Amino acid sequence: MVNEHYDAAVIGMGPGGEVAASRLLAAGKRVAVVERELIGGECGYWACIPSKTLLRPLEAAAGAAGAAGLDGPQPDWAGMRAYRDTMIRHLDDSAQVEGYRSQGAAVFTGTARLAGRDPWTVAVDEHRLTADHVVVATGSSASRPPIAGLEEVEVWTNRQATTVEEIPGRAVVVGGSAVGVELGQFLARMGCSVTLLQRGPGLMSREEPRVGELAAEALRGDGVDVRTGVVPHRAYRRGGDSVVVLEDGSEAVGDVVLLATGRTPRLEDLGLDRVGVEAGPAGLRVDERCRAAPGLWAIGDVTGVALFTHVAKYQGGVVAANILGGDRTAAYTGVPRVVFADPEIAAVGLTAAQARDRGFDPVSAEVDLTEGLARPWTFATSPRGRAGVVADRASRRLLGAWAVAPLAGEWIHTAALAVREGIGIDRLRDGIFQFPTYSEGYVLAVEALDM
Ligand SMILES: Cc1cc2nc3c(=O)[nH]c(=O)nc-3n(C[C@H](O)[C@H](O)[C@H](O)COP(=O)(O)OP(=O)(O)OC[C@H]3O[C@@H](n4cnc5c(N)ncnc54)[C@H](O)[C@@H]3O)c2cc1C
Ligand SMILES: NC(=O)c1ccc[n+]([C@@H]2O[C@H](COP(=O)([O-])OP(=O)(O)OC[C@H]3O[C@@H](n4cnc5c(N)ncnc54)[C@H](O)[C@@H]3O)[C@@H](O)[C@H]2O)c1
Repeated sequence: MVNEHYDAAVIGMGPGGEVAASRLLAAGKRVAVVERELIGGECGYWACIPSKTLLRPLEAAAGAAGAAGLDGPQPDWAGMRAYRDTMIRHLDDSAQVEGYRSQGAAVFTGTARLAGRDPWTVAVDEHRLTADHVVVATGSSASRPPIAGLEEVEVWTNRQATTVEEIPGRAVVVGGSAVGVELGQFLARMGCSVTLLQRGPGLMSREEPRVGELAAEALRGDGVDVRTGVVPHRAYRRGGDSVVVLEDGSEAVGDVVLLATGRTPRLEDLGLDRVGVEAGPAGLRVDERCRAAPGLWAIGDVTGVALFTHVAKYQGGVVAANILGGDRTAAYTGVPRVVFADPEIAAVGLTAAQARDRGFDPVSAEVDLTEGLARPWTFATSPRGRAGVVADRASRRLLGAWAVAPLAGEWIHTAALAVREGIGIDRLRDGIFQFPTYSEGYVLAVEALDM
């Protein structure tokens, strides 16, 4: 039994927990970190890193096939898989554990539970530790949609999909936003026959409807059977088949059913009720300083604020600054949202409908980048790419932007900066962008606004 006191205990060492712990350690604080699986979290082993690693060679192969005078290279699954395994460290975090120990952290392996407050007490198996501050950074798990009989069929989440050894012949993907689009495209490009079932009217349900249309067009181009406006209702096994029955009675058949229907905050093992802290349906509620209760902080997916690694890392920085005596508030305007499909799908800020709901008078414009720019034509022989902007008529400020185009995940940051900093449309119209780049598309889009 260990019973030690720390300045801070960090529960969950995904990207959010890692930033908080590292900054506190660098400032000389006594820090305990608790991780029950692998330091690096979902992102490092089963989410961002393997998915981007697996998508990249397929994007490069398609890019080479579309560039003038190149014979497209063929993806080599054994090579892709081996590099994916390197990138996910063969699911081994011993170097990370040693790294944190060498920085002075006490590293506990196990599930942490809040066992008391005043002082905050954290239990990990037989260990009890107390701390002035506790940072909850426990992330999220794949949600299970209410489909009767799911337990009968071969169900995958992001975990099985990103660590896949043999590509299945057929997959039914349930859910058509970030996870469904990225992993659906990956499987399809690897030769799997993919049926994607999306409940709402379009893909990418939180983005402009146009973005969803373009995402569906891209997936259909890869042979995905995209079915929108459907409700998966029941699942059953028929021989080796995993069958999903829709509310209209039609069926989708696969070897596996991949769940891509959102995330559930990991709160169940924390014992929040024992310490009198209540969580909401989206996660552990925090104030603008990421504080859940005096001395209790929360960051990343478990807060439900915005489920991205960059947001978890940002919040980790905010919390560390506050624990170190600062008074830092988090601001979420202008957070970029990128889906690493081919072409990349990137967005920032508000959609026109969201802007209207918030009382703005939105003006939108969409441009075909292949019509007004040179870069798409120097990039590929059959180029594609579209971008859109939303501005507020009264303040003449940019409220949001999106692009479905090569490298959009890089050049969306110009718009992200403009939205975050409130740069006016007239300033943007006066901008000078490198020729020939996709970034010039902003000038086109902003000029196309009727204001
Ligand atoms: C397929 C997929 C692809 C994605 N791609 C991207 C991307 O490209 N870019 C992006 O920004 N975001 C991406 N995301 C989202 C991203 O993975 C998450 O936003 C990010 O991992 C959140 O980080 P976190 O630190 O909050 O939690 P996590 O990464 O989930 O880490 C939480 C950690 O806490 C540990 N833990 C949980 N409970 C306890 C406990 N009681 N005791 C001890 N330890 C505990 C867990 O084991 C885990 O290691 C993707 C998600 C998925 C599913
Ligand atoms: N590149 C990235 O940054 C990246 C990549 C993957 C995931 N993520 C993050 O991870 C989180 C989870 O992503 P996600 O795509 O799983 O969830 P999501 O919540 O973004 O989308 C889930 C989708 O599934 C649909 N859906 C829900 N229930 C359904 C049902 N029963 N049948 C059919 N469709 C259903 C919803 O309409 C929605 O479009 C997101 O917040 C996302 O930001 C980020």
